Amino acid sequence: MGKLGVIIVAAGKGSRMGTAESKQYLQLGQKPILVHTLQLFQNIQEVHEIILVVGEHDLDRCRGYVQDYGLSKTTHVLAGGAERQDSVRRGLDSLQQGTDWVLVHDGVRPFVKKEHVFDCLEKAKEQDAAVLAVPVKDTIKVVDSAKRIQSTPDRRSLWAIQTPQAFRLSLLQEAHERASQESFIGTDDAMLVERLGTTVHVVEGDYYNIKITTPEDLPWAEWILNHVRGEGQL
Ligand SMILES: Nc1ccn([C@@H]2O[C@H](COP(=O)(O)OP(=O)(O)OP(=O)(O)O)[C@@H](O)[C@H]2O)c(=O)n1
Ligand SMILES: C[C@](O)(CO)[C@H](O)COP(=O)(O)O
Repeated sequence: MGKLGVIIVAAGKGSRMGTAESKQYLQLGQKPILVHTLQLFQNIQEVHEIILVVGEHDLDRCRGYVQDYGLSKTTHVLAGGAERQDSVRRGLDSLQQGTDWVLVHDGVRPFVKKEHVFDCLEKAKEQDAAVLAVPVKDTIKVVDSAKRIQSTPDRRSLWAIQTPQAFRLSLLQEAHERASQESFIGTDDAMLVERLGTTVHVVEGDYYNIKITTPEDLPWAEWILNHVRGEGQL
């Protein structure tokens, strides 16, 4: 079956949140946002190891989380790079021998449902590459730099892409290698795999799997924690 590794990327600056403390370290209920995310994957039996990628200055703090919260599957805490893609690449380079499958997940998505993680992984095991996503609810326009609408894509074909994103490890390694050779930077891992000409499958998740990005996401995150997911019930 092969081992399953998880890369949690949390080396971003959180500039859109605008808080003094990077958003992944903000308190959500009883714990920092990042700890919620790590505990979620810690509690998935199929996960062999978790590689945590963080900012250079946060290595000690995160190693402390590993101790304090008993995150025994977090085998490495590494410094990330300038772009999310660089952080994922560093994580890929640290996965243990014998890993065949990898999940890449944002440290600031603490509400993914376990059932959806399994659905995504199962699809990847059938098809090599799968990502969680939800259909978009708004009408999306393509707008130019002068704020003029250029076109309106058919909403039925638009999905908002989330994480985790699940891949056969060798495929994701090849995708990162190619992107690096061609100096391509993408905003998610699926983009890099798509560039190889490989089909990436979408698995429907839910709208609670938010990426905590801007200040208005914080009260929404508290609400999800208190009314939908509940501490320890993710
Ligand atoms: N160089 C980077 C940039 C982002 N990330 C991580 O990728 C995830 C998704 O990125 P995003 O929400 O954009 O986080 P930030 O880059 O921190 O946010 P911003 O763009 O507002 O600065 C986050 O968990 C973030 O920490 C990372 O590991 N390394
Ligand atoms: C990977 C991701 O979360 C999928 O929605 C997203 O692309 C990260 O993008 P960001 O620009 O780093 O927020």
